[in-house]
Amino acid sequence: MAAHETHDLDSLLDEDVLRALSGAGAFSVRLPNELVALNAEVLRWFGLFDAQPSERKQRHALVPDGTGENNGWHGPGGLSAYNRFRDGYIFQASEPIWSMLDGSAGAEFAAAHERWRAALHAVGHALIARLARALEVGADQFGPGGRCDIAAGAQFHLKAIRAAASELCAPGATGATADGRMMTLPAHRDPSVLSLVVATRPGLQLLVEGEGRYEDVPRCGPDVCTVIAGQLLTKLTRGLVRSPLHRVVSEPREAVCAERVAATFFFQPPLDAVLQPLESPTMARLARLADASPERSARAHTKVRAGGERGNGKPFLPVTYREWKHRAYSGYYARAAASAGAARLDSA
Ligand SMILES: O=C(O)CCC(=O)C(=O)O
Ligand SMILES: [Fe+2]
Repeated sequence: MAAHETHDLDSLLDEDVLRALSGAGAFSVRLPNELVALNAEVLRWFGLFDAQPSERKQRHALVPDGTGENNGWHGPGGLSAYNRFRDGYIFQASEPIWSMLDGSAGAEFAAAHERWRAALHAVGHALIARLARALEVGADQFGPGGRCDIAAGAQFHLKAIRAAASELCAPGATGATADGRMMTLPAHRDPSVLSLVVATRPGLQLLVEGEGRYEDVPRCGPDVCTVIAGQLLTKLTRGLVRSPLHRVVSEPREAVCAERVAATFFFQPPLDAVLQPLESPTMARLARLADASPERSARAHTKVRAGGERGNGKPFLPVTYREWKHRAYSGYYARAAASAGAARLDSA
């Protein structure tokens, strides 16, 4: 299995993106100074929001409506089981960011997040354009205003992971890793085209396929961003791109595990985009390569990967993103609807 690569965003080549995403399914990029500054700024705003008492945060609570498209804050355990140890806020690509702090700070909070979101959308567009060029499948479809514009249905999450050590280590607690750390975000694949993660502390791990073990993503901080391929990209490329299983682990300290903040962008197309496998002579050549030399080809893994046409034998027929999302999120919808019901009962 290919090792996790780290590149400079400015000098990343089309082939680098193809190699990394069809190998490990993820890689990290060192960011230019202006992006580092925007990350640091938005993490500082998150800290200011986060430091408020939870009654204040509650005023900005999201109201789940079952569509999976939410804006606003949720407390620990909100929305889905994935948030057992996480709280923070979510915004959709097309929605204005709320002024979530009192006074003039509210407007600055919103403006800083909007600048940051625009800059990260540009990074997502640049990355998918590189992959599309390497596959010769036409980059414009994924770009701004394209029929499969990956920022059109995007959302970002800014969330803190924290847990009392007593809860992590309670008798019967599941999720201890071999080295004594605890799983604070269970293993999953992202239901996105691409995801970008900026995290303040280590803890993100990727499954090393074929070896059954997880490996730490080597770098974190506002100067680096981890790029993870999502299940949609695996589908669109018929399994040439891998969407790796990943999780987050935390070290229990004396009383609480060290708090970790992560900003995650999930890039997703517009709801009415028709998704179908990408076709090109290059795609066909790479597929033949993968099929012909499973042991030697770096892309041999694609044959056994879940989620692609090669992976599970199920053809990926044209489908709208709306339909795909509905299926992918169905379990999530049920949990979101249940928590919405509870919130309404509480406030009645
Ligand atoms: O917190 C992280 O590093 C990753 C978060 C993640 O994988 C997710 O929210 O899907
Ligand atoms: Fe994820």
